[in-house]
Amino acid sequence: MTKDVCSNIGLWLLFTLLLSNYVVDLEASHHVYNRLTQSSNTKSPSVNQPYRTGYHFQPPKNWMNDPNGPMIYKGIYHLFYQWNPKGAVWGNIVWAHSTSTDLINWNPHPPAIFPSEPFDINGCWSGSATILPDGKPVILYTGIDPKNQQVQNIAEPKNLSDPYLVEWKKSPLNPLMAPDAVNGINASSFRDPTTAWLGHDKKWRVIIGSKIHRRGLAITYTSKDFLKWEKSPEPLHYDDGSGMWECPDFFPVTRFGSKGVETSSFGEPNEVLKHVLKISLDDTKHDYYTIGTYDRVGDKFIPDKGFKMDGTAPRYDYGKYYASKTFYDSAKNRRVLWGWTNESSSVEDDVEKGWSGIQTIPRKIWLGRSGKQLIQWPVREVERLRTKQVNLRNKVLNSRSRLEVYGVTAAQADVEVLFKVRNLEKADVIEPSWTDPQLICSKMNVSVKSGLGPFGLMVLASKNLEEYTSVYFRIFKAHQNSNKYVVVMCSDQSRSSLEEDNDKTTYGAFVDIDPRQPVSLRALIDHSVVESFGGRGRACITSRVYPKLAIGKSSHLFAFNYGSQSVDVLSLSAWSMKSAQIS
Ligand SMILES: OC[C@H]1O[C@@](CO)(OC[C@@]2(O[C@H]3O[C@H](CO)[C@@H](O)[C@H](O)[C@H]3O)O[C@H](CO)[C@@H](O)[C@@H]2O)[C@@H](O)[C@@H]1O
Repeated sequence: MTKDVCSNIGLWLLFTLLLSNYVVDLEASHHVYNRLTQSSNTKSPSVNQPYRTGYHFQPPKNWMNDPNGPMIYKGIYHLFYQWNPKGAVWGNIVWAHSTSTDLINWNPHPPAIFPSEPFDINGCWSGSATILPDGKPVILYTGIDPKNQQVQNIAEPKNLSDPYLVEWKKSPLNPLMAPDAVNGINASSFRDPTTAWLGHDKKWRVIIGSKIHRRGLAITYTSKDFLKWEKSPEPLHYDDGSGMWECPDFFPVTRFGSKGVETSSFGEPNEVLKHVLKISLDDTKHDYYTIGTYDRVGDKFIPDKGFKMDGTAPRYDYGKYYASKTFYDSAKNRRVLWGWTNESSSVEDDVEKGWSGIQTIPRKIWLGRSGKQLIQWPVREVERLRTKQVNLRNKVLNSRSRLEVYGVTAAQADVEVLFKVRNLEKADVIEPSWTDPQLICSKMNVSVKSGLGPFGLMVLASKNLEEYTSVYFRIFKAHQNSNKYVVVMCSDQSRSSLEEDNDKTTYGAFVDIDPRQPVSLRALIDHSVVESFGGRGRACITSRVYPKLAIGKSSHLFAFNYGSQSVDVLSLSAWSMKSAQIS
């Protein structure tokens, strides 16, 4: 925490005292929630649930979407999330709540925030937590009022000595920010406040996602006391044409190194900071980020050259991944990213299985050495679930060959592999028009042989390969006679299940690596989710699959090479993964 932040503690103690005199006691409202859940006709998950995850976070039942207000308080990690207490489809949204000491094993608590007052009676939508300078957490969230207008509210813990922060109370001053005729805010597109940060003038800032016509924007509000908020005349940033910006996130990263930076920090002396703006584009349902500079005086975000905050910006994840949110983990001095992955199955199947939505494994996130891209890696704590390990070293994968990895629970595994590509001169030249990696991957599916590739992993595969999900690379020359290469990573779900109804879209990403060096791939496999990390976290692809045959013990794992040239597996380590304690 910076000196600037610390100097405000006195002010905050005073403010906290004032605020605590003005809170709505919600104890009485818990019965409303109980009634809501008891009247539900939700189908409880049956024992036969092959697609429930073993170590990815998911609630015991029902619909889940965005991660909300992740934070650490008194050594306990908190995850709130958008949850429907009444069923496996979106609706009746409350803030469900779980806590953890390691970001992997979770204990559930009653929903922390649920509709109870006019300012949120039609829904408690996404928002973020801010740790105030005195250490007290507060939550800003979007409430849906009786006119279905989106407004911003504050909630604070009822008992600060409870590290689990089980009960929350809402301010009677709510809503703190609301659309009106003067501010001209679009009342149906004004949601998802970020973690707030302290500015150069000791005022708090927060941004809220919005749109006006086709202009997507991040509206800035400022406040001296966190209660009275004033809309800034100009947004932090905007883009004409990208549509609604949902779930914005705005945070500093250090230019060199992987340590995290607290959201209000101005950096250490001589430390260079950059800022990241992330938006979740409602139109495409993908999360995009831009690296740039934060002009603190003008309250403007200026993207670095080559970046534009729209659907052309880089993505956190090139598969299914949305409404993500980071928090600064003061215990481990890192920034941690949470993201929601929805189902690829039909709504009928979701209702049948009684649940929908998972959270990906939390990822440490930092700025890469180039300064041009973010790197993500599953938090180290997930490695504590690794049990039986299988290692392969220096194996040659000849053209059109496969290598089965025996001895691990292939349906619930963590795999890390290092490939070394031979004969780079045999790479095909990429077509100049091939600028969309997803298109390259779907046009050239896993059965299409090219100069170099496809090579990678086949996961959640049935014995005779009636079903498999392939995660693989192809390497192209950037131009004829060039020694520059383009590496494409694909996740092909087209053969993942004999079931016809699932969305089996193939995903693709460019990986900014030099293939003269070993090419790395890590896959977190967990029954119906495959989280893949190429080039040590330079490209991430998450997919959802629902095999009919390749389930449980009938699931297999292979390394493969279907390209025209041999590829070496320098090393492959695979671990069976224990289940996490989640519900
Ligand atoms: O739960 C509300 C929060 O979720 C967000 C971002 O995910 O907005 C979602 C949104 O609804 C659409 O997305 C749902 C899943 O996220 C989907 O199932 C639903 O059918 C969609 O309409 O919520 C509102 C109301 O529907 C819509 O405007 C959004 O796109 C986030 O922005 C909300 O705070």
